[in-house]
Amino acid sequence: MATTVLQFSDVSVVRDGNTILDGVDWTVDSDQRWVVLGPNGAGKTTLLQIAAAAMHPSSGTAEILQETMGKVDVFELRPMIGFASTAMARKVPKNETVLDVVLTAAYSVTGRWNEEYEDIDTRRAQRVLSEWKLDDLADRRFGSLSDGEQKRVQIARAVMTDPELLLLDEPAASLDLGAREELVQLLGGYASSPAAPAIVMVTHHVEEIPGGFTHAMLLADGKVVQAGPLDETLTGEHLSRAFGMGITLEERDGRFFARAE
Ligand SMILES: Nc1ncnc2c1ncn2[C@@H]1O[C@H](COP(=O)(O)OP(=O)(O)OP(=O)(O)O)[C@@H](O)[C@H]1O
Repeated sequence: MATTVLQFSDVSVVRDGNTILDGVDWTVDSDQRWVVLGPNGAGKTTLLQIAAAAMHPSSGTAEILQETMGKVDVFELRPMIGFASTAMARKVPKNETVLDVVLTAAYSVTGRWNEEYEDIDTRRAQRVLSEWKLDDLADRRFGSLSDGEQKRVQIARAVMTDPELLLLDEPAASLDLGAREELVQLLGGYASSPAAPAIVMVTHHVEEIPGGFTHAMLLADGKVVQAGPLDETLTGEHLSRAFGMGITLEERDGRFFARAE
């Protein structure tokens, strides 16, 4: 049975007098995979930061995995949340091997130090590497990988701990067409599995929405423009409102394509 993994009630974030998120109400269940879209500066990354228990709302309540932010030790919560972002990738030592980048997730650290790894962790890391088509790269240095390979390693690291909630901040940003399509396919396969956790993915492009995604939130100026099941939410009309320009949306074989009217 599905459980609620995120419950935001009237969440606002104010920084330096700027309202970055403004009265966001949002519920994410364990069997849902969400895409969050919106113009630059809409507040998407800030929304993910709260979902990751990395930031507190200025007002309102954020319940994450049924614990209320402000009333829970975030260090207990964070191991249950997988988070892949460019900011996380920057913390990974460039000379770390791919296997170690993924393996160290089991201990919530970046950079291998003196941890003793159990065989079971190593076996799981190898299985995760295989799922994300990285088995041939296990011994390569993270810094020597292509952008596309590095993105897959970030996601493999994020799923290594078998999280209850997976957060992806622009996983396909900066990828070439081939690498993007490979990632979208892998993500689609992962998202379609009933065993996958709840997923929230921030992206700038509807073309990057993988199959298996069920819900969408459109955010603009810190406010929810529209949110709900993907087929009802992702429409030309709603995208036009979120981006402040006429946008035509096409759907083909479960993938989306958008252009200005
Ligand atoms: N600590 C801060 N202090 C002041 N303003 C901030 C702070 N953090 C973010 N902002 C501002 O809040 C707004 C939302 O930022 P956020 O990164 O969440 O948006 P975004 O939708 O992810 O944007 P993008 O698509 O460009 O990545 C931006 O205008 C940003 O400059």
